[in-house]
Amino acid sequence: MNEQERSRVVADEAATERDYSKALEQKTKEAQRLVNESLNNTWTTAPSVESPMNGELVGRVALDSPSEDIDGASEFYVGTAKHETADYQVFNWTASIAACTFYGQPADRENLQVMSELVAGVRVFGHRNGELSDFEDAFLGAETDDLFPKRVLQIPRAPGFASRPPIASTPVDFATQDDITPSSSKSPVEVAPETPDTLHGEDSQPPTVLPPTKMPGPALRAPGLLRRELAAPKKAAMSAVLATLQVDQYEAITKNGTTSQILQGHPGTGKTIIAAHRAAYLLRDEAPDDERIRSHVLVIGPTNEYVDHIRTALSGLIDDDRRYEVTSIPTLLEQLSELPPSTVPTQTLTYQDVDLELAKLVDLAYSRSRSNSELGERPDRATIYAELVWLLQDPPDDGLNPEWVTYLRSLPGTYDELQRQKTFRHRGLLAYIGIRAERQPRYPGHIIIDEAQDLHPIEWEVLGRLGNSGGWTILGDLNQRRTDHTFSSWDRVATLLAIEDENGHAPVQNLQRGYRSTAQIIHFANQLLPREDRILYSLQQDGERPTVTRIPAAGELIGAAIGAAEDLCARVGEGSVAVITTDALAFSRALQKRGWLLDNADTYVWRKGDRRLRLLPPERARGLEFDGVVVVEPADFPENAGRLGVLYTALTRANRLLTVIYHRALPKGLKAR
Ligand SMILES: Nc1ncnc2c1ncn2[C@@H]1O[C@H](COP(=O)(O)OP(=O)(O)OP(=O)(O)O)[C@@H](O)[C@H]1O
Repeated sequence: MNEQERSRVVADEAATERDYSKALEQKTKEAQRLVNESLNNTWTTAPSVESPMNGELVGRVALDSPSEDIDGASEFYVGTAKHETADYQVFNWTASIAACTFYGQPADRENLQVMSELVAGVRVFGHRNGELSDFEDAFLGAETDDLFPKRVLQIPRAPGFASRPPIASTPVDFATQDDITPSSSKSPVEVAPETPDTLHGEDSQPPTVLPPTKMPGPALRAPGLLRRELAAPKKAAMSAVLATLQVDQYEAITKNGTTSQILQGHPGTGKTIIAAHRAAYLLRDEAPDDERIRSHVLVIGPTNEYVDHIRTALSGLIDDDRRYEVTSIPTLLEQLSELPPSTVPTQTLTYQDVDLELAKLVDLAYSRSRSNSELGERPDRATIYAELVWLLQDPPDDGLNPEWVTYLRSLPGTYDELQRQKTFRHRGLLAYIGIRAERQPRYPGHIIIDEAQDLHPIEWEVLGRLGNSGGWTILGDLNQRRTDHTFSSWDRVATLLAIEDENGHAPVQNLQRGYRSTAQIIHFANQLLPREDRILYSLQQDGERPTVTRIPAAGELIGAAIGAAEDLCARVGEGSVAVITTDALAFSRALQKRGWLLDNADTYVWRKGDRRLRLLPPERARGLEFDGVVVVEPADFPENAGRLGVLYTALTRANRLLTVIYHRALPKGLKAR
C-alpha cells in the first residue's frame, strides 16, 4: 500500500471512529435523559448515568467469509465499548470474540476461528492526541492489497493525518521483528572518565548497533505500530495501550478473576500497563456469572504520583468509577492507622518494625483482648495495643525472644502515644492493629498491587486481612527493592497469601521485554545489577547513549543539571522531562533563580514559558516515566543490602534520553567496564 492509500485508509477509519465515539456519547446522554424523565415528578435527585466511555477503535477483524453469527457480516471492529449500526459492528475488547485481535499471528491461524469462520487478517489502530492516526495490518491468510477493500461506511473524509515524528526523529528500522538486542550483551555505554566536561551522547559518538539476538516471548503483534508508539513523546499520565497489547500481556490481563499471579519484570516491562488493563478486564460487563466481580477491584501503588499516573488510564478503560478503588500504600496504611495523610513511605529503623513476628504478637494480643471482653466483641485499637505491651509482663506460652523483649520495651506505653508520634516507622504496626480492630472490612473482589517489591512483611499481612474475595495480581521487580526489610523472594509473598501453585511454588511469570527505555539506557542502568540479573530485551534499539558528565566544581553541579534539563526540554518538544535528585530543595531555589515557576496545581512541576519539567526526589519517581531524565549526583542515592535499587529505578525512568550529572565519584557499578 502506498502512502496515499495509507492516508486514505487512516482518514476513513478516523471518520468511522468519530461516528462511533459520537454515538456512544449520544447513548449516554439518552440514558441520562430517560433517568431524568422517570424521576421528573419526584423530589429525588436524579442519579447520574455512568460517564461515557471514550469511543476508541482498537482494531478491525476480517473474516474469510460472511458469518451468520454476526448478521452475515464478514468483518467487525473491536473498541472500548460495544456498539452496532447498520454499517458496522463494534465489539468490546473484553468480549471473547475480540480475542482474535490479540493473537494475530499467521502461525496461529488454524486456531483463530471466530464462530466458525477463519480470521483472514487483523488491522490494528494507533492514536495521537485522541485521534486515530495510524494502523498496521496483519494478514493471517493470503496477502491481498487491502484487508478491507470495500468501504462499508460512507462518511466524509477527514483531512489527511500528520503523525508526529518520534523524539529522536530517526525512523525505526528493524531488520526483522524477532531480531532484538539483549541488554545483557556487551554494554554500548562508555561512562566518561572523571575528567571535566566530557560528554558522551549523540554529538560525540554515533549510536552503537548491537548484534541481533532472538527475542524472548511470543512474536510481536503489530511490531511497526508498537515501535512507533514507543518512540512517540509520552504524556505525563499513562494511557491505555489496547491496540498494541502483546499476547503475553493479554493473557496475563484476561486470566480469571479468582486466579492469582505474580508478574516479575525489570523496569519498563509493562507491569503497570498489565495492572490497569487487568482491572478493566475483571470489571467487564460480558463476564459470565461465575466470573463476575461482585464488589470492586482494589488497585494499590507506591505513591500518590503513581495513583495520578494510572488513574487516567483506568478512567479511560472503565466507565463506572465506583467499581474500582485506586490508592497508594501510604494512604491505605494511614487510613487504617487513623493518621493524617502524609504520602511519606514507610521508614524502618530495624527489621522488627515491620517483621512478621510483630504481626504474630499483635494477633496474640488481639485474641487475648477479645477473650477478655465480656461478649467476645472485637476489641478496639487501644486495647489491642495495651495487650501487646502487656506481653512483657505476661509473655506467650513459648516465651519471648530477648530481641523482642527489647523491642517491645522500646515502644511507647499507650496507643495514643504511639499514634501521636506519627512516625513512619510504626505505621505498619498501627495499620495492622487497625485492620484487626476494623469492624467493616472492605471486601474487594480482586486486589492488584504494583511496585509490590516495596511492601514490608507486616504490610502484606495488612493486605491479607482486607477480606479479598478474589485473586491477587502482584506486579513488581525485586531488583528495584529499596530496603532489605522487604521480602527478597516472591515465594515468601506467595506463602503469606497462600497463593502457591499446585507444586507449592509462587505463581511467578517473568516479563523479559522492555518497552520503555532504549537498549542503551537499559545497558547503562544494568551495570548496577549482578550479572545474572541483566536479562532484559529492549524493544527500542535505536536510542542514543546516555550522556554522563562530571562537573569539576561542586558548586556548579545544580546549575549544570538545570542546563541539561533545559536542553532535554528543548529536544523532547511536547514530551516530558524530569530531574531526579536527592536535594530537591536546593534545586528548587536554583530553578527559581533561573526564572522557573512552580506550578500552582502540582508541587513537583516547574514551568518556564511553554517548557515544563518535574523535579522529583527518587522516592516520588517510582512507577513513573519521562521522555528525558536528568539524574543528579548518583553517589547521593541510598544503598541497601549492597544494591543500588533506588538509583537503578531513577535511571530507568527515562524512555529515550538520559543525562547523568555528577561531581563525586560515580557508584562502583557505573564505572566504565
Ligand atoms: N503493549 C504495549 N504497547 C505500547 N506501549 C506499551 C506496551 N506495553 C508497555 N508499553 C509502554 O511501556 C512503558 C513502560 O510500561 P510500564 O510503565 O507498564 O512498565 P513497568 O514494568 O510498570 O515499569 P516500572 O517497573 O519501571 O515502573 C509505558 O510507556 C507503556 O505505555
